[in-house]
Amino acid sequence: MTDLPIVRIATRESPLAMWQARFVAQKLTDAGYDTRLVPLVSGGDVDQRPIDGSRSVGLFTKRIQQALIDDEADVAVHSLKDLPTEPDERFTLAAVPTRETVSDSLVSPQRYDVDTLPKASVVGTGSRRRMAQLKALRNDLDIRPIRGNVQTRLSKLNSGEFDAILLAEAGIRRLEMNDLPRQTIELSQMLPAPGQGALGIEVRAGDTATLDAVSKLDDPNSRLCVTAERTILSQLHGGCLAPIAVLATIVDDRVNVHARVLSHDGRQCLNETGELDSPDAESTIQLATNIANRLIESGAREMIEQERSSNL
Ligand SMILES: NCc1[nH]cc(CCC(=O)O)c1CC(=O)O
Repeated sequence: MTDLPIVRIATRESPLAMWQARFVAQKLTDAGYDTRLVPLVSGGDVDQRPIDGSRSVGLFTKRIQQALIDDEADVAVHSLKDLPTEPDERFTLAAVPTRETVSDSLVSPQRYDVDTLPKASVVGTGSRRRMAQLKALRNDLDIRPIRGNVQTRLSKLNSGEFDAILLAEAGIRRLEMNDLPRQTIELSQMLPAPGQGALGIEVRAGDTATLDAVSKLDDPNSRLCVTAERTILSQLHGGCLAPIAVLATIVDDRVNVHARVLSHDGRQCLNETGELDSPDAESTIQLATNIANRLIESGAREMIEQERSSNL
């Protein structure tokens, strides 16, 4: 028997989501809490149709949040890049744990990198951001949509349907697929999605007991970086599907932010950067806002709107 209540952790059933939930459970166990996993099926995992704008927002995260509202669970574990930026007063982002690597990887049996992929190779990605950046680098490639969780995508690669696929390196590492033949793509060639490689852990607003437990998992630098990235995404009215790439990093108490907006064919590409010493939440949000405003002045919102209405 224990005086502390059991912390119930909601998760999707995909292997990556289960890994993330177990990771949080282990950290809470280390801190002396009893935990229980509450696995849930979400629309995003079952639906194999190509993602379009109308069904996309919160596809992966809403079902898990619902479990908090229904008091089936106390903690929602999300991949932060899948969590919509619109604030929701019913929840508190209690922790952003130390971020995994932010890079994307090109997965192929031949370990091709972006430059050695044979001409006209068929490359699978479900992300407009990856598609647009790859097109900008290699206009000859045949980039096609691919859906499903990491395992499903790899089976489509192995069956020969694709010559290569793009995946977040963070997911590959979490799933301990260290032998997967791949090349990490240079960040100068491909910037990640806002929040890529980071987890976001939500609790019910006002649930101070769970907040106390989960906030121990927060890494202030990781939180600051994803705050900058998500601020830019939110101010561009991007949503999770827009071809927007942002990376914030902190080195020696200096934050560096690089944001990129592309057309889907990669022909138009806007870049803005900024840096700041001794960043705190307020000054970092201001820096991100300035970068977003410069992108907007260069026509970013019109580009994003055009991409939203275009069929790929
Ligand atoms: N959209 C699915 C998703 N959400 C988070 C990750 C990877 C892990 C991460 O970025 O935190 C993935 C798979 C992928 O993009 O390859």
